[in-house]
Order: sequence, then structure tokens, then C-alpha cells
Amino acid sequence: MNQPANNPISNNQTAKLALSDGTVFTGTRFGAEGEYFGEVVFNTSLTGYQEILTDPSYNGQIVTMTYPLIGNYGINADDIESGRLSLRGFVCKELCREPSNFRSTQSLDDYLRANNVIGIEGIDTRALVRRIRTEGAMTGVLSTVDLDDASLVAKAQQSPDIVGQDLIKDVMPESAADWPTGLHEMLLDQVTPSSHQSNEGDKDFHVVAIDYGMKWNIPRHLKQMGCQVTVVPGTATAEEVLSHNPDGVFLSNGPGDPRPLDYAVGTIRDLLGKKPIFGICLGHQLLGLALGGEIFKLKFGHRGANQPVLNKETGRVEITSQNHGFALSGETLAEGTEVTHINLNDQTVEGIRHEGYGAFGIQYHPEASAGPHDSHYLFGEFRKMMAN
Ligand SMILES: NC(=O)CC[C@H](N)C(=O)O
Repeated sequence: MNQPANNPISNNQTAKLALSDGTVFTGTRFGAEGEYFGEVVFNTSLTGYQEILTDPSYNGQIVTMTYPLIGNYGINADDIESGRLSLRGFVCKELCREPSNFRSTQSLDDYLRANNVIGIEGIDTRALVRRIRTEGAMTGVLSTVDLDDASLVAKAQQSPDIVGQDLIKDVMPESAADWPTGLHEMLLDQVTPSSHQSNEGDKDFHVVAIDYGMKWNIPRHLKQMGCQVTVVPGTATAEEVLSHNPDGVFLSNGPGDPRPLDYAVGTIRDLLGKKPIFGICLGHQLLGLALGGEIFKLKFGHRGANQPVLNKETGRVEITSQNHGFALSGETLAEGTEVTHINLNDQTVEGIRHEGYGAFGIQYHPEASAGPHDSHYLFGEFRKMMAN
């Protein structure tokens, strides 16, 4: 192999993934070397691996791609959803080592190595996904340094569970800042007048986005529809949020279990009824908790770009991009909260609204990136809410 002299790698090309149920997969290493534990999950998207790698919501997780060939269009400077890779490992059936795309500047192998993420290829990802679907998502260890099966399984069993951990503190910004840019020009033809063009005159709304590990395509969408966007850390209090005098408050996606995040729920509770609120994914779950709801863990989660969701109001089915392992129960929500969207695979709650407070939450990703654009209209709904 032709490696630069300042980035030596050992000759060890073997990597192992051990699950807490005792299953061990042996494959070929790519990317970095080392050892990490995480919750092992799978994503069914055919493309979008770069957006997945940079989605901060994967903090604490080892992500398996079900599509069998990954890396074929390389890595580019535009398709990133945050400034770093927060996931704990990346698993695929076959890594493409010769990417071909006019935008590609780097191979996936080099990108993972540069960002200290271990990749494993050449394992039976169908068997792994069947295991996760049957047993549920579980903790695993991915290693290139310890190749002893019994030792790895013991480590997987001793590693902490994702439930009950605060994982947003690792990925949120430290201070407030203005968001600078709209959507990438390649995405502009996807933007429809109803979702992004203001019909409320020339008013520029000011949105404060509470960032729990926000995917960048969300503030890009808000900016694209003419909003000024101020991003504040996920620890912000209601007082700090209101000090910016916003027209609306956005609650971002983010990693892990929403239940330990009392401080975030408290802030949202203090904001209810004071400003229009729109939450996506973790933001939706936190809004649900603030409205008296309960969170439960899904057996293996929804991760992919092909999840069917029914909009109960219009009867329209949207194909959506998703990444979540927890969900809001529809049973215990405060009076006045209605369930607006339902997942058609398992009937779980995908959207809620409290008309009186002017607040709504969506469990999936209307910003797509990567994924279908069926749900862009939700940004327009937020704008309408701010106009009223
Ligand atoms: N993408 C997200 O915001 C994920 C929400 C939450 N961490 C979950 O897994 O359910």
C-alpha cells in the first residue's frame, strides 16, 4: 500500500465487531485503527453516507449500512452535516476503493482515517441486521487492536448502554452564533414556492435555533426561506433564548436518549405559549416531554430514507428520511396536543401539534440530507406559524 510517510498504518487489516449477545463478525479494516464501543444500529439508505457520517445524532453509535456497496462516489466538501464525525464506527458489506464522481476529492477510506473512525467491511451485513432486528439494537465493540473473540464479547457486555446517557453535551456548540448560509445551489431546484417563498410580505423572521447537535441542512433551509437564524447551545435557558427577541424557536435533532435532558425540557416548558416552536427529531421528543408525554425505546429504530409517514390532516403519505431509536408515546400527551403524523410501518407517532401554544414537532427529517424532499412543506408551516 502506498501510504504517506507521516501517516503510517500497521499491516493489520483485520477488524472485528462483537455484539453483547456473543455474536462476532470478522472483516477487513478500513479508515482508522483502534477500538470503540457503541450501540450497533443500521441505516437502509442507498446513498447519503457522508451526511450519515457527519450527522451528530449518531454520537455513541456504530452504524451499519444495509446497501451492499458504499463509497462509490467518494467524499466532497459540500455534503457535510456538521464539522466532525461523531459516530463510533462504520460497517459495510463492501467498500469501494476507487470512487468516481465529479465532486469527489477524497476516498471514504482516507476520510475515515483522517477523522479517526474505524470502518469494517467484508462482513455479512444481512446477518448482522437480522440479528439486530430479532434481538433489538445492542451494544457492540469494533476493534482492530484486540482480535480475541471472548475478550471482545466481554467488553461489549460491560460497555454502557445508550439509555439514560446525556450525549448532546459532546456535540452542541459552546456559544451563540449567527448562521451564515442558505441551501447549496445544487438543491435549489428542489425548493418549492409553498415551502420556501415568503407570502407574508417582506418580513424577515428571526429564529433562535437551540442546537443539541443540529444537522446543518436545517438552518440552511430556515435561512433559505428568509429567516435570520441565531444558533444557541442546547443548554440555553428560556431567558437566554428570549433575550434574542425571536419570532420563533427551533429545537434541533441530536443524539441519544431525551429523558435525561431535564434542563432542555425545562427550557422548552418555559417557552411554551411565549413563541411559536418547531422541533425536529430529538427536538420533537423534547417538546413531547415538555407537553407531558412519555418516551420509549424502539426495538431497532428507524434509520433510512424510505420511511412512509401518513399526514393525518391531508391524508398524504410522505416518504421520509429518518434517524431515531427513541419515540414519543401517543398516550400521555397533555390536553390540546394532537398526533398529526403516523409511521405506516409500525404506527408510531411521527408528528405532534399543540394549537394553543403554537408548537409542533416532527420525528423525521424534513431537511432530508440525504433523502426525499416530500416534507419540505413543514418549514413553510413554521413560517406561517410565526406570521400569525
Ligand atoms: N436524529 C435525532 O434527533 C435522534 C433523536 C434521538 N437521539 C433518537 O435516537 O431517538
